[in-house]
Amino acid sequence: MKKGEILIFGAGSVGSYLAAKLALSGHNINVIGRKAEKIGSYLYINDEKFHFPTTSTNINSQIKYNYIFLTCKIYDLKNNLQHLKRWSPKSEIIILLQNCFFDITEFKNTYPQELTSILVFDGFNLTGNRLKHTKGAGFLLENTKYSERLTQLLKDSNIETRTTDNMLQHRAEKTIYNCAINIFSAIYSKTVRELFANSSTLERMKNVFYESYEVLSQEIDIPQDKESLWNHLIQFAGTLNHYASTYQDVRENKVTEIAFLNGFIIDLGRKVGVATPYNIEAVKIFKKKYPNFY
Ligand SMILES: NC(=O)C1=CN([C@@H]2O[C@H](COP(=O)(O)OP(=O)(O)OC[C@H]3O[C@@H](n4cnc5c(N)ncnc54)[C@H](OP(=O)(O)O)[C@@H]3O)[C@@H](O)[C@H]2O)C=CC1
Ligand SMILES: CC(C)(CO)C(=O)C(=O)O
Repeated sequence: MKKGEILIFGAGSVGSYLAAKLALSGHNINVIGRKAEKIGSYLYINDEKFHFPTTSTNINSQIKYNYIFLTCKIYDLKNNLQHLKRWSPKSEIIILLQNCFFDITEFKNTYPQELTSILVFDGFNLTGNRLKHTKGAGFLLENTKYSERLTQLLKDSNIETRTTDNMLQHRAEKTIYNCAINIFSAIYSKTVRELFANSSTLERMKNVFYESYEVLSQEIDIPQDKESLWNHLIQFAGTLNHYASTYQDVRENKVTEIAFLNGFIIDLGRKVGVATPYNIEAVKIFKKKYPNFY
């Protein structure tokens, strides 16, 4: 494949993985990210040593990027897109990797660059220059005119992907998964596997899961019923030895995405007339334990 210019913008746990892997196939990789800045020349992914590309603090507006991976948290997304619009208007494709339920057509109408998105079903946890990668259900790409190129780009770096014609539906399902997992990983300081192995946390997760399903299915057509979707979650995440990104955030004294997950479900529930007592209770416990990180 022709070597390209790639920017990983907002690099932390997920972004540093992409940066190190994409660098393997000889592309020019630029990295911007406060966590990535601390990595240095080598990143160890599950103890395997990878060269880590140089990081910078600003976008180089002289470069025409072929791909920009925007790997920041959802709450930084708008600002970072504005920044890209100002400093890198010539870039070809911007790829959004955020969790949470949002419709990227909102951004598509506002930003001049082509946007697409990828959903991440693996777990990543960066500490210093060590990254723990826990395999789940991999990377899911939106099927667009770019997906073939993107699939090849990632495949050349040994990252296997799948594609979907219905990203919004999968985004809704992933939001339901994250509502059931992330908040409890932070509340109980447990890995996903530990949450599933404990009957009382399992019950709480299932209640939040079903409730979030009831709310989101008012907005989006979700073909699977909630029982099958729950079984699917158990299949891909039941044994994940991974602290959810939300737990990683509270450990680092950082704001989490809970307002865009369970908080979003509570607000949408009000709008569509579906009660959300389990999400409300979970958020209450979360806020009590972490008053500054909602
Ligand atoms: N980690 C995981 O296992 C998974 C994460 N995801 C999703 O992927 C997305 C990214 O998650 P994750 O990698 O964990 O997040 P991280 O917080 O680890 O990484 C994002 C990094 O971007 C930095 N950043 C944001 N904007 C800028 C900027 N303008 N300039 C410099 N640095 C910037 C942040 O800085 P600072 O640290 O100061 O905030 C942070 O270091 C989230 O939406 C998450 O839900 C999805 C699946 C799995
Ligand atoms: C739980 C997990 C790994 C599911 O992919 C996730 O999305 C996260 O940690 O935020």
